[in-house]
Amino acid sequence: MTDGQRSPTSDGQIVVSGLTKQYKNVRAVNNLSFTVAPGRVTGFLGPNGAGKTTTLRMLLNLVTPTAGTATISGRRYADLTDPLRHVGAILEASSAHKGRTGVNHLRVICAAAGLPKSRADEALELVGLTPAAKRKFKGYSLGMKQRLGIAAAMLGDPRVLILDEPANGLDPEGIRWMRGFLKNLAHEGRTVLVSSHLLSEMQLLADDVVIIAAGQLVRQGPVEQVLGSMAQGAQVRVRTPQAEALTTALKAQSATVTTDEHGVLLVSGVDAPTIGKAALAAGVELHELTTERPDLERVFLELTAGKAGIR
Ligand SMILES: Nc1ncnc2c1ncn2[C@@H]1O[C@H](COP(=O)(O)OP(=O)(O)OP(=O)(O)O)[C@@H](O)[C@H]1O
Repeated sequence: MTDGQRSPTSDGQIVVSGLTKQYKNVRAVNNLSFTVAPGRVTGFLGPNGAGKTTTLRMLLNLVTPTAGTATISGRRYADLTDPLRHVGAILEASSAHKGRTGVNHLRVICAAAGLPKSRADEALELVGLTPAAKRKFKGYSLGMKQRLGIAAAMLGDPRVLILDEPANGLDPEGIRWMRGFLKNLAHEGRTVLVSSHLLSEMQLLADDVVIIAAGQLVRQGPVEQVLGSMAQGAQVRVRTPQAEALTTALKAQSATVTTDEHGVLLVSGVDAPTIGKAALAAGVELHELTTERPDLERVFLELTAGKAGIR
């Protein structure tokens, strides 16, 4: 199939199907299936050793699967006619010849990939590195190296981006920049698949998540749906000097009430207005009433509990 004949429905879509990788003693990835849609940022999450990097490496034809397939726009990476123009990837912190300038590093890649060298300047501009274009790589900070890696991934103006831990080593400003940059790429209709350990960051960045543990799929879907599917649901934090009286009143309404180590009541099964009304009716004084939605970190820990990542 040529680019012109590509099926519009599969364009930019990543499909992982029954993917398995058996190393000598470890089944790093075990019958894994998921899809990644264009126009969205998808967070690829899992504890250490869950199989994320192995999966991404199989997607990019750097590791041969034991079984199953991984395709991008309906084709295996190895079968893409012009892979750099289709897929941009960063699998580890960017490395370059120490004495080479940022712009020359990118020009070397352009030359090898048959891309015009003007793309090097455009990609540097895209990641905000133009002021450092002529500085040598050895003088780059970790954050600048990460940006250079992204610039390299963007050289072919790819419609699919695959990034393994791109926020590693970035300071808060760098992380905020990365978030805006990746969201914008998705907004342009590109497919953005990002693995990360930074769950709070993923909650801000990702539209969808794919969560794996011990090489297997645990959950996939839109972030909101995954958060909403948790049995625990929202809980309300309540501080009161009359905890016992309020607990009795809430239990009468079938609420579940537990107490944390600071004596704060954690209430589920009823919402904040219901708790406020019950407190008023019981003559109980309230010092705090806060609804806490489950966050990705809590959900992740709950979903992956007992599925030790390190194998
Ligand atoms: N080349 C290899 N040979 C043998 N075992 C390997 C190889 N590569 C990975 N593994 C094992 O496969 C499992 C999955 O590793 P992988 O690096 O894919 O996990 P990960 O989710 O990316 O982890 P982390 O978050 O720690 O980077 C681990 O148990 C790892 O030790």
